[in-house]
Amino acid sequence: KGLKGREHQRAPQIPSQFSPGERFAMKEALKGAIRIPTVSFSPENLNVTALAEFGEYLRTVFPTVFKTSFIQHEVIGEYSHLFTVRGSDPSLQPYMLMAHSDVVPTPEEGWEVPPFSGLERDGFIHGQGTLDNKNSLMAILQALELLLNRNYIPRRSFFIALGHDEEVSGHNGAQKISALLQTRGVKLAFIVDEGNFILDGFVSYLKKPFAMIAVSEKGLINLRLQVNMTPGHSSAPPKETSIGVLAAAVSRLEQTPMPNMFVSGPTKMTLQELAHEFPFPANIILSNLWLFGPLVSRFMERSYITNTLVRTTMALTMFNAGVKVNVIPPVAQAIINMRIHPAQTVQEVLDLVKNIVADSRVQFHVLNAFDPLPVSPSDHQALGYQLLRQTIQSIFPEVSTVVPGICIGNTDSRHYANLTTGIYRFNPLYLRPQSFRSIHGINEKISVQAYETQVKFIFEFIQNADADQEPAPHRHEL
Ligand SMILES: CCCCCCCC/C=C\CCCCCCCC(=O)N[C@@H](CCCCN)C(=O)O
Ligand SMILES: [Zn+2]
Ligand SMILES: [Zn+2]
Repeated sequence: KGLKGREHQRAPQIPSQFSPGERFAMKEALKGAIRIPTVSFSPENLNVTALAEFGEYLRTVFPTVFKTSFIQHEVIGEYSHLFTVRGSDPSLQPYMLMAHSDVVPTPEEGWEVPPFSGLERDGFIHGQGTLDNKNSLMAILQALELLLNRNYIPRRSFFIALGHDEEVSGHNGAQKISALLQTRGVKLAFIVDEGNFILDGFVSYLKKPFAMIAVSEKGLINLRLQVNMTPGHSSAPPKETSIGVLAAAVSRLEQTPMPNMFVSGPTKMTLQELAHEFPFPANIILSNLWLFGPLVSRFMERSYITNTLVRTTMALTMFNAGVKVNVIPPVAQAIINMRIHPAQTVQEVLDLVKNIVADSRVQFHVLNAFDPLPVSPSDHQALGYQLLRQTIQSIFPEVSTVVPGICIGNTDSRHYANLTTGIYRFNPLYLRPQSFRSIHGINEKISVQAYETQVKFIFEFIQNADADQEPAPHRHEL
């Protein structure tokens, strides 16, 4: 359904104000979720006991969600959850909110507090999953629970899809939910999943935080390189071993970055829309990328984080070889994890890798791969993007700029590309470089205030999505 005039703009009917008792209950609910160790080790090895316990836990903390007559709850792939919230106006196309319940394994050592303690200290809730991604999962259900307790009935239908194996592929969770919705003929107006944040301190010269909504997501190749050689006695070694040949090959790859794709990717759009936030002369340079594109693309390469936005990256993540100290190794294997820039494809990257290695003794085996996700619209007609922008402006009035960008990691939302062209990856939270490093690292934590704000954001977002027209005009149009 098309968007209508701005004069029909509807503000949220129910104010996002919560009582002290509700605020206490919401943080306690998140702590309880963190305490359940829903770790995904591999697609075959998930902590299923914890996942089952997590499902039961959701029922106890969000009783209204589970007993409301216009909400259907289904368990998919044994541990994922799909909620269908039926709105009062079937003419409005439904949307979907997403999150996941599993977390990556983490060492016990190095943490300020144990990773599954859910302890509150100095205004922060600590633990694995506080940013990735139990915060979103709990905040979505919490916001819905609070709305229902205020007798809210949505106009626009929506789905809540909560995967249980995002960290290891999403094949049993998101992929099955997507297949089920497809059999039901569902088409979605848009999806909101985890992904980018309100970024603070990632770009030098940029003193103010800005919100970056990911409109695309990098592709992936997990590539195994292997060299086989005849084993033998190490006292009479050949000139080269499988280890030496493979080490030289991966070293060539590390020394030869993939091409800089800045001029053809969505990051150009990100910087153009961000230009006015920069001081002189960077603002002029970024407003004239037709001229300064090559200069800016070189500048982006200088930090390892901004470098991810301009090219396909390669990380050598595993290396195995050798059987005994005095045996010439028969096999050497390395695994390279590649994140494909939206302007390239799996095939193009594989061809480049083979050309760089240029050694017929090295065999290549693609373990898994997919192309980058298409770029979702971010124009004035893009309902999902504009609703996010509108809600950001309401909840974070100090954030004056919202820009489209790319997500450097992968999300479960990629499994739903058959249901919508509008996939937006955004967490309504501030992220600083230090907290970025805690995701999949150690000492992950969220402030109680940030979590409350996330609940508030979703509480307003759900109401904003009931509008059938274009959200408020951008306050900072160029
Ligand atoms: C000019 C702007 C500078 C911006 C700098 C970008 C900062 C990046 C901010 C946030 C990125 C966080 C990415 C979070 C999503 C990652 C989700 C994730 O870890 N997914 C896994 C999935 C694994 C699936 C199994 N194959 C992954 O990608 O490894
Ligand atoms: Zn995640
Ligand atoms: Zn993750």
